[in-house]
Amino acid sequence: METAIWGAGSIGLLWGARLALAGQDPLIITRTKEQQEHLLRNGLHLRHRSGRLDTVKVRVEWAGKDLGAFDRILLTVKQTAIPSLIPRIVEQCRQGAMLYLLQNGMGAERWMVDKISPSQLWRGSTTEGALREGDTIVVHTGEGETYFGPFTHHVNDQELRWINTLKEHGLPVEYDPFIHLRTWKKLAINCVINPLTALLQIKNGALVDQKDFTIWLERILAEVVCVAKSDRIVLDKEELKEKVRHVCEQTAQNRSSMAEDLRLGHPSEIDFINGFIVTMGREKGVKTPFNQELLERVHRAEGKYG
Ligand SMILES: NC(=O)C1=CN([C@@H]2O[C@H](COP(=O)(O)OP(=O)(O)OC[C@H]3O[C@@H](n4cnc5c(N)ncnc54)[C@H](OP(=O)(O)O)[C@@H]3O)[C@@H](O)[C@H]2O)C=CC1
Ligand SMILES: CC(C)(CO)C(=O)C(=O)O
Repeated sequence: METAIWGAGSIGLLWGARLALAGQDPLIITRTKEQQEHLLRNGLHLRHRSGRLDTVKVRVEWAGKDLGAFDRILLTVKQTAIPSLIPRIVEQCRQGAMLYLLQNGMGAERWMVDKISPSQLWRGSTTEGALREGDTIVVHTGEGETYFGPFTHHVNDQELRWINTLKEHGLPVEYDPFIHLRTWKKLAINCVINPLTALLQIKNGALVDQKDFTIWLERILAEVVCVAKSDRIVLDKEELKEKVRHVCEQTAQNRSSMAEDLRLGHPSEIDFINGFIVTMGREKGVKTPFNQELLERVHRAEGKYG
Protein backbone atom coordinates (compact mmCIF):
# COMPACT_ATOMS: atom_id res chain seq x y z
CA MET A 1 0.00 0.00 0.00
CA GLU A 2 1.42 3.37 -0.99
CA THR A 3 0.99 6.02 1.70
CA ALA A 4 2.02 9.57 0.84
CA ILE A 5 2.61 12.33 3.35
CA TRP A 6 1.98 15.60 1.56
CA GLY A 7 3.71 18.45 3.40
CA ALA A 8 7.08 17.94 5.11
CA GLY A 9 6.68 20.32 8.02
CA SER A 10 6.41 19.59 11.75
CA ILE A 11 3.47 17.17 11.62
CA GLY A 12 4.41 15.69 8.24
CA LEU A 13 7.96 14.87 9.32
CA LEU A 14 6.75 13.46 12.64
CA TRP A 15 4.39 11.12 10.79
CA GLY A 16 6.95 10.40 8.10
CA ALA A 17 9.49 9.24 10.69
CA ARG A 18 6.91 7.27 12.65
CA LEU A 19 5.52 5.43 9.66
CA ALA A 20 9.04 4.67 8.46
CA LEU A 21 9.95 3.32 11.92
CA ALA A 22 6.79 1.20 11.81
CA GLY A 23 7.95 -0.33 8.51
CA GLN A 24 5.32 1.48 6.41
CA ASP A 25 7.81 3.01 3.94
CA PRO A 26 5.83 6.22 3.31
CA LEU A 27 6.56 8.63 0.47
CA ILE A 28 7.14 12.15 1.77
CA ILE A 29 6.24 14.99 -0.59
CA THR A 30 8.12 18.24 -0.03
CA ARG A 31 7.28 21.65 -1.45
CA THR A 32 10.86 22.32 -2.50
CA LYS A 33 13.47 20.31 -4.35
CA GLU A 34 16.06 21.50 -1.79
CA GLN A 35 14.26 19.83 1.10
CA GLN A 36 13.85 16.65 -0.97
CA GLU A 37 17.62 16.58 -1.59
CA HIS A 38 18.46 17.23 2.07
CA LEU A 39 16.16 14.44 3.24
CA LEU A 40 17.50 11.97 0.68
CA ARG A 41 21.08 12.86 1.55
CA ASN A 42 20.85 13.05 5.34
CA GLY A 43 17.81 10.94 6.23
CA LEU A 44 15.05 12.10 8.56
CA HIS A 45 15.90 12.66 12.24
CA LEU A 46 13.23 12.34 14.91
CA ARG A 47 14.04 13.56 18.42
CA HIS A 48 11.73 11.70 20.81
CA ARG A 49 10.37 13.07 24.07
CA SER A 50 12.85 10.86 25.92
CA GLY A 51 15.74 12.60 24.13
CA ARG A 52 16.45 9.57 21.95
CA LEU A 53 17.29 10.42 18.34
CA ASP A 54 16.21 8.10 15.51
CA THR A 55 17.44 8.55 11.98
CA VAL A 56 15.46 6.88 9.22
CA LYS A 57 15.96 6.56 5.50
CA VAL A 58 12.85 7.81 3.73
CA ARG A 59 11.55 7.99 0.19
CA VAL A 60 10.99 11.60 -0.83
CA GLU A 61 9.49 13.33 -3.85
CA TRP A 62 8.92 17.00 -4.44
CA ALA A 63 5.55 18.47 -5.28
CA GLY A 64 6.78 20.04 -8.54
CA LYS A 65 7.05 16.62 -10.15
CA ASP A 66 4.39 14.40 -11.64
CA LEU A 67 3.45 11.98 -8.89
CA GLY A 68 2.24 8.41 -9.26
CA ALA A 69 -0.96 7.03 -7.76
CA PHE A 70 -1.33 6.55 -3.99
CA ASP A 71 -3.62 4.42 -1.85
CA ARG A 72 -3.70 7.00 0.89
CA ILE A 73 -2.59 10.60 1.38
CA LEU A 74 -1.98 12.18 4.77
CA LEU A 75 -2.33 15.87 3.96
CA THR A 76 -0.12 17.72 6.43
CA VAL A 77 0.08 21.19 4.91
CA LYS A 78 -1.54 24.13 6.69
CA GLN A 79 -5.14 25.06 5.86
CA THR A 80 -3.80 28.16 4.11
CA ALA A 81 -1.89 26.01 1.58
CA ILE A 82 -4.84 23.80 0.63
CA PRO A 83 -6.74 25.94 -1.93
CA SER A 84 -3.86 25.91 -4.43
CA LEU A 85 -3.46 22.14 -3.98
CA ILE A 86 -7.11 21.18 -4.54
CA PRO A 87 -6.85 20.28 -8.28
CA ARG A 88 -3.89 17.96 -7.65
CA ILE A 89 -5.43 16.32 -4.62
CA VAL A 90 -8.72 15.82 -6.46
CA GLU A 91 -6.81 14.18 -9.32
CA GLN A 92 -5.05 11.83 -6.85
CA CYS A 93 -8.40 10.91 -5.30
CA ARG A 94 -9.82 10.19 -8.77
CA GLN A 95 -7.07 7.59 -9.02
CA GLY A 96 -8.37 6.01 -5.82
CA ALA A 97 -6.46 7.61 -2.91
CA MET A 98 -8.07 7.96 0.51
CA LEU A 99 -7.51 11.48 1.78
CA TYR A 100 -6.71 12.14 5.45
CA LEU A 101 -6.95 15.79 6.50
CA LEU A 102 -4.76 16.46 9.54
CA GLN A 103 -5.25 20.21 9.81
CA ASN A 104 -6.29 22.15 12.84
CA GLY A 105 -9.41 24.21 12.41
CA MET A 106 -12.20 23.77 9.91
CA GLY A 107 -12.07 24.57 6.21
CA ALA A 108 -10.48 21.92 4.05
CA GLU A 109 -13.32 19.44 4.45
CA ARG A 110 -15.84 21.98 3.23
CA TRP A 111 -13.76 22.55 0.07
CA MET A 112 -13.23 18.85 -0.56
CA VAL A 113 -16.62 17.40 0.24
CA ASP A 114 -18.30 18.20 -3.07
CA LYS A 115 -15.18 17.45 -5.14
CA ILE A 116 -14.29 13.92 -4.08
CA SER A 117 -16.37 10.98 -2.98
CA PRO A 118 -17.21 11.44 0.74
CA SER A 119 -16.24 7.79 1.26
CA GLN A 120 -12.62 8.73 0.42
CA LEU A 121 -12.49 11.56 2.93
CA TRP A 122 -10.98 10.97 6.36
CA ARG A 123 -10.22 13.37 9.13
CA GLY A 124 -7.36 13.33 11.62
CA SER A 125 -7.35 15.18 14.91
CA THR A 126 -4.21 15.38 17.00
CA THR A 127 -3.21 16.94 20.30
CA GLU A 128 0.42 16.01 19.81
CA GLY A 129 3.07 18.68 19.46
CA ALA A 130 5.85 18.66 16.87
CA LEU A 131 8.43 21.19 15.77
CA ARG A 132 10.41 21.03 12.58
CA GLU A 133 13.99 22.22 13.02
CA GLY A 134 15.45 22.64 9.55
CA ASP A 135 14.76 20.42 6.56
CA THR A 136 15.52 17.05 8.11
CA ILE A 137 14.96 17.31 11.87
CA VAL A 138 11.70 17.11 13.77
CA VAL A 139 11.28 17.26 17.52
CA HIS A 140 8.33 15.56 19.21
CA THR A 141 7.48 18.38 21.60
CA GLY A 142 4.25 17.16 23.13
CA GLU A 143 2.57 13.91 24.07
CA GLY A 144 -0.95 13.63 22.80
CA GLU A 145 -3.39 11.50 20.93
CA THR A 146 -4.25 11.23 17.28
CA TYR A 147 -7.65 10.06 16.10
CA PHE A 148 -8.63 9.14 12.57
CA GLY A 149 -12.18 8.72 11.41
CA PRO A 150 -14.23 8.77 8.23
CA PHE A 151 -15.90 12.01 7.28
CA THR A 152 -19.13 10.15 6.62
CA HIS A 153 -20.11 7.03 8.54
CA HIS A 154 -18.77 4.93 5.69
CA VAL A 155 -16.42 2.45 7.37
CA ASN A 156 -13.65 1.09 5.20
CA ASP A 157 -12.10 -2.19 6.42
CA GLN A 158 -8.81 -1.57 4.68
CA GLU A 159 -8.32 1.73 6.50
CA LEU A 160 -9.38 0.20 9.83
CA ARG A 161 -6.76 -2.50 9.34
CA TRP A 162 -4.15 0.16 8.57
CA ILE A 163 -4.98 2.07 11.77
CA ASN A 164 -4.78 -1.20 13.74
CA THR A 165 -1.39 -1.99 12.23
CA LEU A 166 -0.11 1.40 13.40
CA LYS A 167 -1.45 0.70 16.90
CA GLU A 168 0.27 -2.68 16.94
CA HIS A 169 3.53 -0.82 16.22
CA GLY A 170 2.91 1.33 19.29
CA LEU A 171 1.79 4.53 17.55
CA PRO A 172 -0.63 6.60 19.64
CA VAL A 173 -3.53 6.42 17.18
CA GLU A 174 -7.17 5.47 17.56
CA TYR A 175 -10.09 5.04 15.23
CA ASP A 176 -12.92 7.41 16.06
CA PRO A 177 -16.28 6.92 14.33
CA PHE A 178 -17.38 10.31 15.71
CA ILE A 179 -14.47 12.28 14.32
CA HIS A 180 -16.64 15.35 13.59
CA LEU A 181 -17.38 15.79 17.29
CA ARG A 182 -13.72 15.26 18.14
CA THR A 183 -12.69 17.84 15.54
CA TRP A 184 -15.05 20.34 17.16
CA LYS A 185 -13.46 19.67 20.56
CA LYS A 186 -10.01 20.18 19.11
CA LEU A 187 -11.20 23.37 17.43
CA ALA A 188 -12.33 24.66 20.83
CA ILE A 189 -8.89 23.92 22.31
CA ASN A 190 -7.15 25.68 19.42
CA CYS A 191 -9.48 28.69 19.72
CA VAL A 192 -7.93 29.30 23.16
CA ILE A 193 -4.31 28.14 22.93
CA ASN A 194 -3.32 29.21 19.43
CA PRO A 195 -4.24 32.92 19.27
CA LEU A 196 -3.25 33.65 22.89
CA THR A 197 0.19 31.95 22.66
CA ALA A 198 0.70 33.60 19.26
CA LEU A 199 -0.15 37.11 20.45
CA LEU A 200 1.89 36.73 23.66
CA GLN A 201 4.67 34.78 21.87
CA ILE A 202 4.91 32.23 24.69
CA LYS A 203 5.14 28.45 24.87
CA ASN A 204 1.95 26.51 25.56
CA GLY A 205 2.99 25.69 29.13
CA ALA A 206 3.27 29.37 30.08
CA LEU A 207 -0.27 30.21 28.98
CA VAL A 208 -2.06 29.00 32.10
CA ASP A 209 0.03 31.37 34.29
CA GLN A 210 -0.91 34.49 32.33
CA LYS A 211 -2.96 37.21 33.93
CA ASP A 212 -6.58 37.05 32.74
CA PHE A 213 -6.11 33.53 31.30
CA THR A 214 -9.12 32.16 33.14
CA ILE A 215 -11.30 35.03 31.88
CA TRP A 216 -10.30 34.44 28.25
CA LEU A 217 -10.71 30.68 28.71
CA GLU A 218 -14.26 31.11 29.99
CA ARG A 219 -15.36 33.63 27.37
CA ILE A 220 -13.83 32.07 24.27
CA LEU A 221 -15.22 28.65 25.15
CA ALA A 222 -18.66 30.01 26.03
CA GLU A 223 -18.92 31.39 22.49
CA VAL A 224 -17.59 28.18 20.89
CA VAL A 225 -20.12 26.08 22.83
CA CYS A 226 -23.01 28.31 21.66
CA VAL A 227 -21.91 28.25 18.01
CA ALA A 228 -21.42 24.46 18.15
CA LYS A 229 -24.91 24.08 19.64
CA SER A 230 -26.37 26.03 16.72
CA ASP A 231 -24.76 23.34 14.50
CA ARG A 232 -26.33 20.60 16.70
CA ILE A 233 -22.97 19.75 18.30
CA VAL A 234 -23.13 19.44 22.08
CA LEU A 235 -19.93 20.49 23.86
CA ASP A 236 -19.36 20.64 27.61
CA LYS A 237 -17.62 23.89 28.59
CA GLU A 238 -16.21 22.52 31.86
CA GLU A 239 -14.76 19.47 30.09
CA LEU A 240 -13.20 21.74 27.47
CA LYS A 241 -11.63 23.96 30.14
CA GLU A 242 -9.99 20.90 31.65
CA LYS A 243 -8.87 19.76 28.20
CA VAL A 244 -7.23 23.11 27.43
CA ARG A 245 -5.26 23.01 30.69
CA HIS A 246 -4.30 19.39 30.04
CA VAL A 247 -3.04 20.12 26.51
CA CYS A 248 -1.04 23.13 27.80
CA GLU A 249 0.57 20.84 30.36
CA GLN A 250 1.25 17.99 27.92
CA THR A 251 2.71 20.33 25.28
CA ALA A 252 4.32 22.75 27.75
CA GLN A 253 7.56 23.08 25.77
CA ASN A 254 5.81 23.49 22.43
CA ARG A 255 5.29 26.74 20.62
CA SER A 256 1.84 26.40 19.09
CA SER A 257 1.66 26.26 15.31
CA MET A 258 0.14 29.76 15.31
CA ALA A 259 2.85 31.17 17.58
CA GLU A 260 5.39 29.74 15.11
CA ASP A 261 3.57 31.20 12.11
CA LEU A 262 3.57 34.68 13.58
CA ARG A 263 7.21 34.41 14.68
CA LEU A 264 8.26 33.34 11.17
CA GLY A 265 6.08 35.89 9.40
CA HIS A 266 3.89 33.20 7.81
CA PRO A 267 0.13 33.58 7.34
CA SER A 268 -1.64 31.95 10.26
CA GLU A 269 -4.64 29.59 10.33
CA ILE A 270 -6.69 32.06 12.39
CA ASP A 271 -9.40 32.28 9.67
CA PHE A 272 -9.99 28.52 10.08
CA ILE A 273 -9.98 28.53 13.89
CA ASN A 274 -11.46 31.61 15.63
CA GLY A 275 -12.47 32.92 12.18
CA PHE A 276 -14.54 29.80 11.59
CA ILE A 277 -16.40 30.41 14.86
CA VAL A 278 -17.02 34.06 13.95
CA THR A 279 -18.30 33.18 10.46
CA MET A 280 -20.53 30.35 11.65
CA GLY A 281 -21.75 32.52 14.54
CA ARG A 282 -22.75 35.19 12.03
CA GLU A 283 -24.56 32.61 9.87
CA LYS A 284 -26.44 31.20 12.86
CA GLY A 285 -27.12 34.47 14.66
CA VAL A 286 -24.75 33.81 17.60
CA LYS A 287 -22.62 36.72 18.87
CA THR A 288 -18.88 35.99 19.15
CA PRO A 289 -17.13 39.21 20.27
CA PHE A 290 -14.16 37.52 21.99
CA ASN A 291 -13.32 35.27 19.05
CA GLN A 292 -13.80 38.29 16.78
CA GLU A 293 -11.33 40.32 18.85
CA LEU A 294 -8.71 37.54 18.69
CA LEU A 295 -9.28 37.17 14.95
CA GLU A 296 -8.63 40.87 14.41
CA ARG A 297 -5.63 40.99 16.75
CA VAL A 298 -3.94 38.03 15.07
CA HIS A 299 -4.58 39.54 11.63
CA ARG A 300 -2.95 42.77 12.82
CA ALA A 301 0.03 40.84 14.24
CA GLU A 302 0.60 38.82 11.03
CA GLY A 303 3.72 40.07 9.33
CA LYS A 304 4.87 41.92 12.46
CA TYR A 305 7.52 39.47 13.71
CA GLY A 306 8.94 37.67 10.65
N1 LIG B 1 2.94 21.51 14.82
C1 LIG B 1 2.09 21.06 15.72
O1 LIG B 1 2.48 20.80 16.88
C2 LIG B 1 0.67 20.81 15.37
C3 LIG B 1 0.14 21.17 14.13
N2 LIG B 1 -1.17 20.86 13.83
C4 LIG B 1 -1.75 21.20 12.53
O2 LIG B 1 -1.13 20.42 11.52
C5 LIG B 1 -1.11 21.14 10.28
C6 LIG B 1 0.35 21.22 9.79
O3 LIG B 1 1.04 22.02 10.75
P1 LIG B 1 2.62 22.06 10.88
O4 LIG B 1 3.18 20.75 10.50
O5 LIG B 1 2.92 22.62 12.21
O6 LIG B 1 2.96 23.14 9.75
P2 LIG B 1 4.36 23.42 9.04
O7 LIG B 1 4.30 24.82 8.54
O8 LIG B 1 5.48 22.99 9.92
O9 LIG B 1 4.31 22.43 7.81
C7 LIG B 1 3.53 22.63 6.68
C8 LIG B 1 4.30 22.02 5.53
O10 LIG B 1 3.52 22.10 4.35
C9 LIG B 1 4.41 22.37 3.28
N3 LIG B 1 3.70 22.88 2.12
C10 LIG B 1 3.08 24.08 1.94
N4 LIG B 1 2.56 24.16 0.71
C11 LIG B 1 2.87 22.99 0.08
C12 LIG B 1 2.64 22.48 -1.22
N5 LIG B 1 1.97 23.20 -2.13
N6 LIG B 1 3.10 21.25 -1.52
C13 LIG B 1 3.79 20.51 -0.62
N7 LIG B 1 4.04 20.95 0.64
C14 LIG B 1 3.59 22.18 0.98
C15 LIG B 1 5.37 23.38 3.85
O11 LIG B 1 6.53 23.46 3.05
P3 LIG B 1 7.57 24.70 3.21
O12 LIG B 1 8.05 24.67 4.63
O13 LIG B 1 8.61 24.39 2.21
O14 LIG B 1 6.77 25.94 2.90
C16 LIG B 1 5.62 22.75 5.23
O15 LIG B 1 6.67 21.81 5.14
C17 LIG B 1 -1.69 22.52 10.58
O16 LIG B 1 -3.04 22.55 10.24
C18 LIG B 1 -1.53 22.65 12.10
O17 LIG B 1 -2.47 23.52 12.65
C19 LIG B 1 -1.95 20.18 14.71
C20 LIG B 1 -1.47 19.83 15.95
C21 LIG B 1 -0.14 20.14 16.37
C1 LIG C 1 -2.12 20.93 20.31
C2 LIG C 1 -1.47 22.24 19.90
C3 LIG C 1 -1.98 23.37 20.73
C4 LIG C 1 -0.03 21.98 20.17
O1 LIG C 1 0.75 23.10 20.14
C5 LIG C 1 -1.79 22.54 18.46
O2 LIG C 1 -2.74 22.01 17.95
C6 LIG C 1 -1.09 23.58 17.66
O3 LIG C 1 0.02 23.99 17.99
O4 LIG C 1 -1.66 24.01 16.65
